[in-house]
Amino acid sequence: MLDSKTLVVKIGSNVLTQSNGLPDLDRMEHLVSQIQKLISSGKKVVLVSSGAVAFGRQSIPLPGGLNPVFKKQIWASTGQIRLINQYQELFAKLNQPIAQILVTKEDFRDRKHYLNMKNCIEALLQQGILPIINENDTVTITELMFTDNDELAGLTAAMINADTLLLLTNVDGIFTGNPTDPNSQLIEKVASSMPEVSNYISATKSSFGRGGMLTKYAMAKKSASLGIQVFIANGKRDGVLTEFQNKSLRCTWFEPNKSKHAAIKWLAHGAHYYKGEITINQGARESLTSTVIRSLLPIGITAITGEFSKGDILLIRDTEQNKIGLGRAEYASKIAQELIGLKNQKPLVHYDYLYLFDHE
Ligand SMILES: Nc1ncnc2c1ncn2[C@@H]1O[C@H](COP(=O)(O)OP(=O)(O)O)[C@@H](O)[C@H]1O
Ligand SMILES: N[C@@H](CCC(=O)OP(=O)(O)O)C(=O)O
Repeated sequence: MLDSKTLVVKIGSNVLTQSNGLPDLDRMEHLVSQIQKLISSGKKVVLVSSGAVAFGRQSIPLPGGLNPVFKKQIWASTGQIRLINQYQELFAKLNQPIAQILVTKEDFRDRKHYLNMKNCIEALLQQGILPIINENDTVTITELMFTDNDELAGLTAAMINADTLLLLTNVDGIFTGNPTDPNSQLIEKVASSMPEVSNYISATKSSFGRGGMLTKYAMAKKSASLGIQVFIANGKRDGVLTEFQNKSLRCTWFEPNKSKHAAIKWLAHGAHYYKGEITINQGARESLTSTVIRSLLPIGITAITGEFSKGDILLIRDTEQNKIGLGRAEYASKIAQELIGLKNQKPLVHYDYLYLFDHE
Protein backbone atom coordinates (compact mmCIF):
# COMPACT_ATOMS: atom_id res chain seq x y z
CA MET A 1 0.00 0.00 0.00
CA LEU A 2 1.36 3.38 -0.99
CA ASP A 3 0.85 6.82 0.50
CA SER A 4 -2.05 8.79 -0.86
CA LYS A 5 -2.61 12.51 -1.39
CA THR A 6 -5.58 12.67 -3.75
CA LEU A 7 -8.19 9.96 -3.58
CA VAL A 8 -11.58 9.05 -4.94
CA VAL A 9 -13.79 7.16 -2.49
CA LYS A 10 -16.74 5.34 -4.06
CA ILE A 11 -19.59 4.16 -1.85
CA GLY A 12 -21.92 1.51 -3.30
CA SER A 13 -25.70 1.61 -2.77
CA ASN A 14 -25.69 -1.46 -0.57
CA VAL A 15 -23.23 0.17 1.86
CA LEU A 16 -25.80 2.87 2.55
CA THR A 17 -28.79 0.55 2.82
CA GLN A 18 -29.85 -2.01 5.37
CA SER A 19 -30.93 -5.48 4.29
CA ASN A 20 -34.59 -4.38 4.59
CA GLY A 21 -33.96 -1.64 2.01
CA LEU A 22 -34.09 1.28 4.41
CA PRO A 23 -31.23 3.79 4.39
CA ASP A 24 -28.50 2.88 6.86
CA LEU A 25 -28.05 6.32 8.39
CA ASP A 26 -25.71 5.13 11.16
CA ARG A 27 -23.37 3.67 8.55
CA MET A 28 -23.55 6.86 6.56
CA GLU A 29 -22.71 8.97 9.60
CA HIS A 30 -19.80 6.69 10.46
CA LEU A 31 -18.38 6.99 6.92
CA VAL A 32 -18.92 10.75 6.87
CA SER A 33 -16.89 11.20 10.04
CA GLN A 34 -14.05 9.07 8.63
CA ILE A 35 -14.06 10.97 5.32
CA GLN A 36 -13.86 14.21 7.25
CA LYS A 37 -10.83 12.83 9.12
CA LEU A 38 -9.13 12.01 5.82
CA ILE A 39 -9.74 15.58 4.65
CA SER A 40 -8.53 17.13 7.88
CA SER A 41 -5.35 15.03 7.68
CA GLY A 42 -4.57 16.94 4.46
CA LYS A 43 -5.83 14.55 1.80
CA LYS A 44 -7.86 15.75 -1.15
CA VAL A 45 -10.98 13.60 -1.32
CA VAL A 46 -13.66 13.26 -3.98
CA LEU A 47 -16.67 11.14 -3.06
CA VAL A 48 -18.61 9.16 -5.67
CA SER A 49 -21.77 8.04 -3.94
CA SER A 50 -24.50 5.74 -5.20
CA GLY A 51 -27.75 5.44 -3.31
CA ALA A 52 -30.22 7.75 -5.07
CA VAL A 53 -32.39 4.93 -6.42
CA ALA A 54 -32.20 3.02 -3.13
CA PHE A 55 -33.15 6.13 -1.10
CA GLY A 56 -35.98 6.97 -3.52
CA ARG A 57 -37.31 3.42 -3.63
CA GLN A 58 -37.85 3.21 0.11
CA SER A 59 -39.73 6.49 0.33
CA ILE A 60 -41.80 6.60 -2.87
CA PRO A 61 -43.95 3.51 -3.43
CA LEU A 62 -44.76 2.97 -7.13
CA PRO A 63 -47.19 0.59 -8.86
CA GLY A 64 -45.53 -2.73 -9.83
CA GLY A 65 -46.60 -2.46 -13.47
CA LEU A 66 -45.01 0.96 -14.06
CA ASN A 67 -42.41 1.13 -16.85
CA PRO A 68 -39.02 0.29 -15.20
CA VAL A 69 -37.36 3.30 -16.83
CA PHE A 70 -39.93 5.66 -15.28
CA LYS A 71 -39.49 3.89 -11.95
CA LYS A 72 -35.74 4.42 -12.04
CA GLN A 73 -36.14 8.06 -13.05
CA ILE A 74 -38.67 8.75 -10.31
CA TRP A 75 -36.68 7.00 -7.61
CA ALA A 76 -33.37 8.54 -8.71
CA SER A 77 -34.72 12.09 -8.93
CA THR A 78 -36.55 11.91 -5.61
CA GLY A 79 -33.86 9.84 -3.89
CA GLN A 80 -30.94 12.06 -4.91
CA ILE A 81 -32.43 14.93 -2.89
CA ARG A 82 -32.72 12.72 0.17
CA LEU A 83 -29.23 11.32 -0.31
CA ILE A 84 -27.53 14.70 -0.69
CA ASN A 85 -29.61 16.28 2.10
CA GLN A 86 -28.47 13.52 4.39
CA TYR A 87 -24.83 14.11 3.44
CA GLN A 88 -25.32 17.87 3.83
CA GLU A 89 -26.74 17.44 7.33
CA LEU A 90 -24.02 15.02 8.44
CA PHE A 91 -21.07 16.97 6.99
CA ALA A 92 -22.47 20.29 8.26
CA LYS A 93 -22.22 18.95 11.83
CA LEU A 94 -18.49 18.58 11.16
CA ASN A 95 -18.23 21.98 9.43
CA GLN A 96 -17.32 20.31 6.19
CA PRO A 97 -18.84 22.04 3.13
CA ILE A 98 -19.95 19.78 0.30
CA ALA A 99 -20.92 20.19 -3.36
CA GLN A 100 -23.17 18.05 -5.52
CA ILE A 101 -22.09 17.12 -9.05
CA LEU A 102 -24.39 15.04 -11.26
CA VAL A 103 -22.81 13.81 -14.46
CA THR A 104 -23.55 11.81 -17.59
CA LYS A 105 -21.35 9.76 -19.89
CA GLU A 106 -21.69 12.55 -22.43
CA ASP A 107 -19.82 14.87 -20.04
CA PHE A 108 -16.76 12.64 -20.38
CA ARG A 109 -17.10 12.50 -24.19
CA ASP A 110 -17.33 16.23 -24.76
CA ARG A 111 -13.93 17.85 -24.18
CA LYS A 112 -15.46 21.15 -23.04
CA HIS A 113 -17.77 19.47 -20.53
CA TYR A 114 -14.89 17.32 -19.39
CA LEU A 115 -12.62 20.28 -18.76
CA ASN A 116 -15.42 22.27 -17.08
CA MET A 117 -16.07 19.35 -14.77
CA LYS A 118 -12.36 18.81 -14.03
CA ASN A 119 -11.78 22.52 -13.36
CA CYS A 120 -14.84 22.69 -11.13
CA ILE A 121 -13.73 19.70 -9.04
CA GLU A 122 -10.22 21.12 -8.72
CA ALA A 123 -11.59 24.53 -7.68
CA LEU A 124 -13.81 22.86 -5.05
CA LEU A 125 -10.87 20.86 -3.68
CA GLN A 126 -8.74 23.99 -3.52
CA GLN A 127 -11.40 25.63 -1.37
CA GLY A 128 -11.61 22.63 0.95
CA ILE A 129 -15.08 21.64 -0.32
CA LEU A 130 -15.89 17.97 -0.74
CA PRO A 131 -17.37 17.18 -4.20
CA ILE A 132 -20.00 14.43 -4.06
CA ILE A 133 -20.57 12.93 -7.49
CA ASN A 134 -23.32 10.69 -8.79
CA GLU A 135 -24.66 9.81 -12.20
CA ASN A 136 -27.51 12.00 -13.42
CA ASP A 137 -29.83 8.99 -13.61
CA THR A 138 -32.83 10.90 -14.89
CA VAL A 139 -31.28 11.60 -18.28
CA THR A 140 -29.06 8.55 -18.67
CA ILE A 141 -30.99 5.61 -19.98
CA THR A 142 -29.55 2.38 -21.45
CA GLU A 143 -26.61 3.15 -23.80
CA LEU A 144 -26.12 6.59 -22.26
CA MET A 145 -25.53 5.04 -18.85
CA PHE A 146 -22.20 4.33 -17.16
CA THR A 147 -21.90 0.60 -16.54
CA ASP A 148 -22.14 1.61 -12.89
CA ASN A 149 -20.64 4.07 -10.46
CA ASP A 150 -17.42 2.06 -10.32
CA GLU A 151 -16.86 3.12 -13.91
CA LEU A 152 -17.70 6.71 -12.99
CA ALA A 153 -15.30 6.55 -10.03
CA GLY A 154 -12.48 5.19 -12.24
CA LEU A 155 -13.05 7.93 -14.81
CA THR A 156 -13.10 10.54 -12.06
CA ALA A 157 -9.85 9.24 -10.54
CA ALA A 158 -8.15 9.47 -13.96
CA MET A 159 -9.64 12.92 -14.58
CA ILE A 160 -8.38 14.51 -11.38
CA ASN A 161 -5.08 12.63 -11.50
CA ALA A 162 -5.83 10.86 -8.21
CA ASP A 163 -3.22 8.46 -6.88
CA THR A 164 -5.77 6.26 -5.11
CA LEU A 165 -9.22 4.81 -5.78
CA LEU A 166 -11.13 3.23 -2.91
CA LEU A 167 -14.17 1.18 -3.90
CA LEU A 168 -16.34 0.53 -0.85
CA THR A 169 -18.81 -2.30 -1.24
CA ASN A 170 -20.45 -4.88 1.03
CA VAL A 171 -17.67 -7.50 0.94
CA ASP A 172 -14.03 -7.27 2.06
CA GLY A 173 -12.71 -7.55 -1.50
CA ILE A 174 -12.44 -10.21 -4.19
CA PHE A 175 -12.61 -13.76 -2.90
CA THR A 176 -11.54 -17.02 -4.50
CA GLY A 177 -15.22 -18.04 -4.57
CA ASN A 178 -18.54 -16.97 -3.16
CA PRO A 179 -17.65 -14.50 -0.37
CA THR A 180 -20.18 -16.15 1.96
CA ASP A 181 -18.52 -19.56 1.55
CA PRO A 182 -16.11 -20.12 4.49
CA ASN A 183 -13.72 -21.95 2.11
CA SER A 184 -13.31 -18.83 -0.02
CA GLN A 185 -10.25 -16.74 0.64
CA LEU A 186 -9.72 -13.04 0.23
CA ILE A 187 -7.30 -12.16 -2.58
CA GLU A 188 -5.21 -9.52 -0.84
CA LYS A 189 -3.15 -8.34 -3.76
CA VAL A 190 -3.56 -8.14 -7.53
CA ALA A 191 -0.57 -7.15 -9.66
CA SER A 192 -0.19 -7.01 -13.43
CA SER A 193 2.40 -9.80 -13.25
CA MET A 194 -0.03 -12.14 -11.44
CA PRO A 195 -2.43 -14.61 -13.09
CA GLU A 196 -5.99 -13.46 -13.88
CA VAL A 197 -8.44 -13.63 -10.98
CA SER A 198 -11.60 -12.78 -12.95
CA ASN A 199 -12.65 -16.45 -13.22
CA TYR A 200 -13.26 -16.48 -9.46
CA ILE A 201 -15.86 -13.77 -9.80
CA SER A 202 -19.48 -14.72 -10.34
CA ALA A 203 -22.01 -12.43 -11.98
CA THR A 204 -24.05 -12.10 -8.75
CA LYS A 205 -24.65 -8.59 -7.46
CA SER A 206 -25.65 -7.27 -4.09
CA SER A 207 -29.38 -6.52 -3.87
CA PHE A 208 -28.99 -2.82 -4.65
CA GLY A 209 -25.87 -2.83 -6.82
CA ARG A 210 -25.82 -2.34 -10.58
CA GLY A 211 -22.55 -3.56 -12.07
CA GLY A 212 -21.33 -6.36 -9.79
CA MET A 213 -17.81 -7.43 -8.86
CA LEU A 214 -16.73 -8.10 -12.45
CA THR A 215 -17.04 -4.46 -13.50
CA LYS A 216 -15.39 -3.39 -10.25
CA TYR A 217 -12.49 -5.70 -11.06
CA ALA A 218 -12.21 -4.48 -14.66
CA MET A 219 -12.17 -0.84 -13.58
CA ALA A 220 -9.69 -1.56 -10.78
CA LYS A 221 -7.30 -3.31 -13.18
CA LYS A 222 -7.51 -0.53 -15.71
CA SER A 223 -6.91 2.14 -13.07
CA ALA A 224 -3.92 0.24 -11.66
CA SER A 225 -2.46 -0.07 -15.17
CA LEU A 226 -2.56 3.73 -15.37
CA GLY A 227 -0.72 4.13 -12.07
CA ILE A 228 -3.63 4.52 -9.64
CA GLN A 229 -3.61 2.16 -6.64
CA VAL A 230 -7.04 0.64 -6.02
CA PHE A 231 -8.57 -0.83 -2.89
CA ILE A 232 -11.78 -2.85 -2.92
CA ALA A 233 -12.93 -2.94 0.69
CA ASN A 234 -15.98 -3.37 2.89
CA GLY A 235 -17.78 -0.08 3.55
CA LYS A 236 -19.93 -1.87 6.14
CA ARG A 237 -16.93 -2.50 8.37
CA ASP A 238 -16.44 -0.10 11.25
CA GLY A 239 -13.33 2.01 10.85
CA VAL A 240 -12.75 1.01 7.23
CA LEU A 241 -11.24 4.39 6.28
CA THR A 242 -9.26 4.64 9.51
CA GLU A 243 -7.74 1.24 8.66
CA PHE A 244 -7.00 2.60 5.19
CA GLN A 245 -5.20 5.56 6.70
CA ASN A 246 -3.24 3.28 9.06
CA LYS A 247 -2.37 0.98 6.15
CA SER A 248 -3.98 -1.94 7.95
CA LEU A 249 -7.02 -2.28 5.70
CA ARG A 250 -8.46 -5.73 5.01
CA CYS A 251 -9.07 -5.49 1.28
CA THR A 252 -8.04 -6.47 -2.22
CA TRP A 253 -5.25 -4.10 -3.20
CA PHE A 254 -4.35 -3.50 -6.83
CA GLU A 255 -0.71 -2.63 -7.15
CA PRO A 256 -0.31 0.33 -9.50
CA ASN A 257 1.98 0.34 -12.51
CA LYS A 258 4.21 3.35 -13.06
CA SER A 259 1.97 6.41 -13.17
CA LYS A 260 1.02 7.52 -16.68
CA HIS A 261 0.92 11.08 -17.88
CA ALA A 262 -2.43 12.77 -17.00
CA ALA A 263 -3.43 13.05 -20.68
CA ILE A 264 -2.83 9.33 -21.19
CA LYS A 265 -5.00 8.50 -18.15
CA TRP A 266 -7.78 10.48 -19.74
CA LEU A 267 -7.31 8.89 -23.16
CA ALA A 268 -7.11 5.35 -21.82
CA HIS A 269 -10.71 5.60 -20.68
CA GLY A 270 -11.77 6.96 -24.06
CA ALA A 271 -12.78 3.64 -25.67
CA HIS A 272 -16.44 4.60 -25.31
CA TYR A 273 -15.94 8.34 -25.45
CA TYR A 274 -14.42 9.05 -28.85
CA LYS A 275 -15.87 11.57 -31.29
CA GLY A 276 -14.24 10.54 -34.56
CA GLU A 277 -12.67 7.48 -36.22
CA ILE A 278 -9.45 7.57 -38.20
CA THR A 279 -8.31 4.81 -40.54
CA ILE A 280 -4.57 4.67 -41.15
CA ASN A 281 -2.49 2.88 -43.80
CA GLN A 282 -0.02 0.07 -43.19
CA GLY A 283 2.98 2.42 -43.09
CA ALA A 284 1.40 4.61 -40.43
CA ARG A 285 0.43 1.53 -38.41
CA GLU A 286 4.00 0.26 -38.45
CA SER A 287 5.31 3.67 -37.53
CA LEU A 288 2.91 4.16 -34.60
CA THR A 289 3.45 0.69 -33.17
CA SER A 290 7.25 0.68 -33.60
CA THR A 291 9.49 1.36 -30.61
CA VAL A 292 10.27 4.84 -31.93
CA ILE A 293 7.87 7.49 -30.64
CA ARG A 294 5.92 8.99 -33.55
CA SER A 295 2.94 11.26 -34.05
CA LEU A 296 0.13 10.50 -36.52
CA LEU A 297 0.53 12.56 -39.69
CA PRO A 298 -2.17 13.19 -42.34
CA ILE A 299 -0.09 11.35 -44.96
CA GLY A 300 -0.80 8.04 -43.17
CA ILE A 301 -4.54 8.66 -42.91
CA THR A 302 -6.89 7.07 -45.45
CA ALA A 303 -10.30 7.94 -44.01
CA ILE A 304 -11.93 10.05 -41.32
CA THR A 305 -15.47 9.66 -40.01
CA GLY A 306 -17.40 11.71 -37.48
CA GLU A 307 -17.30 15.36 -36.61
CA PHE A 308 -14.82 16.41 -33.98
CA SER A 309 -13.20 19.53 -32.61
CA LYS A 310 -9.64 20.18 -31.48
CA GLY A 311 -9.10 18.28 -28.23
CA ASP A 312 -11.69 15.52 -28.82
CA ILE A 313 -10.82 11.83 -28.60
CA LEU A 314 -10.29 9.84 -31.81
CA LEU A 315 -10.33 6.09 -32.30
CA ILE A 316 -7.55 4.91 -34.62
CA ARG A 317 -8.09 1.82 -36.81
CA ASP A 318 -5.84 0.04 -39.30
CA THR A 319 -6.89 -0.95 -42.84
CA GLU A 320 -8.46 -4.18 -41.49
CA GLN A 321 -10.51 -2.04 -39.11
CA ASN A 322 -8.66 -3.37 -36.05
CA LYS A 323 -8.67 -0.86 -33.20
CA ILE A 324 -5.10 0.39 -32.73
CA GLY A 325 -5.50 3.06 -30.11
CA LEU A 326 -6.88 6.42 -29.13
CA GLY A 327 -5.55 9.90 -29.68
CA ARG A 328 -6.41 13.52 -29.03
CA ALA A 329 -7.23 15.60 -32.11
CA GLU A 330 -4.85 18.50 -32.66
CA TYR A 331 -7.38 20.12 -35.01
CA ALA A 332 -11.02 19.79 -36.05
CA SER A 333 -12.45 17.22 -38.50
CA LYS A 334 -13.16 19.90 -41.10
CA ILE A 335 -9.46 20.70 -41.44
CA ALA A 336 -8.40 17.06 -41.03
CA GLN A 337 -10.64 15.97 -43.94
CA GLU A 338 -8.86 18.41 -46.25
CA LEU A 339 -5.42 17.11 -45.25
CA ILE A 340 -6.02 13.35 -45.71
CA GLY A 341 -3.03 11.77 -47.50
CA LEU A 342 -1.08 15.05 -47.82
CA LYS A 343 2.65 15.38 -47.11
CA ASN A 344 4.31 17.86 -44.75
CA GLN A 345 1.29 18.61 -42.59
CA LYS A 346 0.93 19.07 -38.84
CA PRO A 347 0.25 15.82 -36.95
CA LEU A 348 -3.43 15.11 -36.30
CA VAL A 349 -2.39 13.25 -33.13
CA HIS A 350 0.73 14.24 -31.23
CA TYR A 351 2.64 11.34 -29.63
CA ASP A 352 2.13 12.79 -26.13
CA TYR A 353 -1.58 12.27 -26.67
CA LEU A 354 -1.53 8.84 -28.23
CA TYR A 355 -2.63 5.74 -26.32
CA LEU A 356 -2.01 2.42 -28.04
CA PHE A 357 -4.09 -0.55 -26.93
CA ASP A 358 -1.07 -2.90 -26.95
CA HIS A 359 0.32 -0.87 -24.08
CA GLU A 360 -2.48 -1.90 -21.72
N1 LIG B 1 -15.39 -13.63 -6.18
C1 LIG B 1 -16.12 -12.66 -5.59
N2 LIG B 1 -15.61 -11.99 -4.54
C2 LIG B 1 -16.32 -10.99 -3.94
N3 LIG B 1 -17.57 -10.62 -4.31
C3 LIG B 1 -18.15 -11.26 -5.35
C4 LIG B 1 -17.43 -12.30 -6.04
N4 LIG B 1 -18.23 -12.75 -7.01
C5 LIG B 1 -19.38 -12.02 -6.94
N5 LIG B 1 -19.35 -11.12 -5.94
C6 LIG B 1 -20.48 -10.22 -5.57
O1 LIG B 1 -20.20 -8.84 -5.89
C7 LIG B 1 -20.98 -8.02 -5.01
C8 LIG B 1 -20.48 -6.58 -5.01
O2 LIG B 1 -20.73 -5.94 -6.24
P1 LIG B 1 -21.96 -4.87 -6.40
O3 LIG B 1 -23.22 -5.56 -6.08
O4 LIG B 1 -21.85 -4.24 -7.73
O5 LIG B 1 -21.61 -3.83 -5.26
P2 LIG B 1 -21.75 -2.23 -5.18
O6 LIG B 1 -23.20 -1.93 -5.08
O7 LIG B 1 -20.98 -1.91 -3.94
O8 LIG B 1 -21.12 -1.63 -6.40
C9 LIG B 1 -20.82 -8.72 -3.69
O9 LIG B 1 -21.88 -8.43 -2.79
C10 LIG B 1 -20.76 -10.22 -4.07
O10 LIG B 1 -22.00 -10.84 -3.88
N1 LIG C 1 -26.65 6.32 -9.70
C1 LIG C 1 -27.23 5.15 -9.02
C2 LIG C 1 -26.15 4.16 -8.65
C3 LIG C 1 -25.97 3.06 -9.63
C4 LIG C 1 -24.81 2.14 -9.23
O1 LIG C 1 -23.82 2.04 -9.94
O2 LIG C 1 -24.92 1.54 -8.00
P1 LIG C 1 -23.76 0.70 -7.27
O3 LIG C 1 -23.48 -0.53 -8.10
O4 LIG C 1 -24.34 0.37 -5.95
O5 LIG C 1 -22.56 1.57 -7.15
C5 LIG C 1 -27.88 5.62 -7.71
O6 LIG C 1 -27.43 6.58 -7.10
O7 LIG C 1 -28.83 4.95 -7.31
